[in-house]
Amino acid sequence: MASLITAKAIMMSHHHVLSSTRITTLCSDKANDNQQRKTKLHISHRFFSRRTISAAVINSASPVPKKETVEDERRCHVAWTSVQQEKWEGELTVQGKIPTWLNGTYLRNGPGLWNIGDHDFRHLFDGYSTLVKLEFDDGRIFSGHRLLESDAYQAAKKHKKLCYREFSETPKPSRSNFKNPFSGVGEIVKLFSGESLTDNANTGVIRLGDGRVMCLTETQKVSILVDHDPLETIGKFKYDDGLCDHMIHSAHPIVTETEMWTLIPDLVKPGYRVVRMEAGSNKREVVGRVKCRSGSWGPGWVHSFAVTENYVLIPEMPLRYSVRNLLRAEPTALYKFEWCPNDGAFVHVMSKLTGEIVASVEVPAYVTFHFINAYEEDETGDGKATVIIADCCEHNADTRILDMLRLHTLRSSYGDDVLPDARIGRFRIPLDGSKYGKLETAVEAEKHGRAMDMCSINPLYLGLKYRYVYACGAKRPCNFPNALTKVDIVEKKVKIWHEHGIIPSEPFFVPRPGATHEDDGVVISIVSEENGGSYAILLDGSSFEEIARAKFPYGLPYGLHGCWIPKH
Ligand SMILES: CC(=O)/C=C/C=C(C)/C=C/C1=C(C)CCCC1(C)C
Ligand SMILES: CC(/C=C/C=O)=C\C=C\C=O
Ligand SMILES: [Fe+2]
Repeated sequence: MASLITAKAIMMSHHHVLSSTRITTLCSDKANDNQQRKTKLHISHRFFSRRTISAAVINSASPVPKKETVEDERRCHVAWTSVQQEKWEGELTVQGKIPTWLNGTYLRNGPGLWNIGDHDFRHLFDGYSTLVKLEFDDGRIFSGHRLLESDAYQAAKKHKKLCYREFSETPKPSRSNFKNPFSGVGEIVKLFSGESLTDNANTGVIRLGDGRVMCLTETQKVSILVDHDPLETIGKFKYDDGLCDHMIHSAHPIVTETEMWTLIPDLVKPGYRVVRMEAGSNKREVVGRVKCRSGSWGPGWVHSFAVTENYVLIPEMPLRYSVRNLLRAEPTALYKFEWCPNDGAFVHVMSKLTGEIVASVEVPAYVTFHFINAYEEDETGDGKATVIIADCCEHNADTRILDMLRLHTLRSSYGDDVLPDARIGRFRIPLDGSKYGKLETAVEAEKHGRAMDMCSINPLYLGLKYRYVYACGAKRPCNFPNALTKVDIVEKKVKIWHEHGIIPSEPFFVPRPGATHEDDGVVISIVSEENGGSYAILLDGSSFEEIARAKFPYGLPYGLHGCWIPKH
């Protein structure tokens, strides 16, 4: 028996890609062309649990049925509900007017499938990568989503169980290994060789200077190349440099038209390699190495970092990788990490040119996933940088945010005001050999609802003095950022865009070609709605007012980061 949802409103065809709306059932390997041509979504029982199937009905853009029980009242928001089909493509009906200069594709990555059979994943970051695209073409939007064909996802489909280590999930040992006293050693080897690690590249998607589009996460054994038109997995991106012996890298490389910078933490001799890759190459070169200053066993977690024109900033957070926690089958509240505030918090600054460390300062304890931007400032006016300013989405040195992203918490606390406070944390790092740096609040956090994450800036201001931050903020009460914000960090003013019951993903800024103002452009976000629907929203980068929206014929879950692929 299969549940059916009618995909409404999407009958128009994409002139060069589609002859009709294309829908493919998740894991329905027998789905034939005939089935694909029907504008209906078949939900297969072979892979999805019954719970998911009932959620599928909620996922359609129909009103939520009458609430009867407490559990119903706390109905799972579509933001935390797995996608119901492996792929879909079609044209969206646009309300409002898309600027004629906006031609290209916004591609968003994120975990969108959180169960295999009857097994529900634990954490937001565990889900299988799901790409969503919005192709802007002369005022029209052609859209779609698709599960990324990583080895981890393909193995899960085939064996109907978890086969690789995800962020918080570890595959169960096989029966034969259960009683084997040496199996623990085998597991350690498989972990450190990367064999058991996931390649589920569910975090970021970047467009390299040479045009290749790559999905990635924090495990670096492999990243995955994708095409956006049609949306599909092309194959593996393998680095050609031997640096993959190290299990992990930052999930957010910094990419320009000519190069890519990233950090590779060293779990054995705590420190970080700073590496650079030329556009067109698969070979990263080590520019320099920095040793951790704290006495802890593991390096600080680096989800992201920052660059200025001449320097790379390497954060050393007190939230550190823990080899002990890495080896545990069941995660702690801090997952693979541990909190070591007594060992100090640091920021290191490396010259891009020489790889030398030009500053290494102790700073107040901090917790951040995302750096916003950094720049050099000449405070004496003699033409030489004296200080580096670096901004990040800072969670008030409170590690609870990591466990708040547990799916059960996100699903069950909807409507409760339980989101821990966050702010724009501004580091001041003197370049005169001082021992200490400062960390202050850039803009009063109350102005953006004490939530701050999933940020973007005008990419033309990367590493330069800048003024505007776009990010997710909050209209309290909430258990997750539920508003889009534009923060003017110079005037310390905040604009908020919010509608009741929404969970928007990262507001992504696209500059208008030829613009002379930093905020001249549009902001794109994909919004999951309380009634189970979802839509793409376009805000004016300057006024922060809505200029257009386009509804999807079904609900999309929350997603993480995106990139812009211009049309040539
Ligand atoms: C989605 C996101 O923001 C972060 C994802 C992080 C992942 C998938 C991390 C995975 C890891 C393992 C599978 C084992 C080694 C440690 C660690 C990098 C945390
Ligand atoms: C979604 C998120 C934090 C939200 C907190 O308010 C962090 C995501 C990190 C990974 O990319
Ligand atoms: Fe991230």
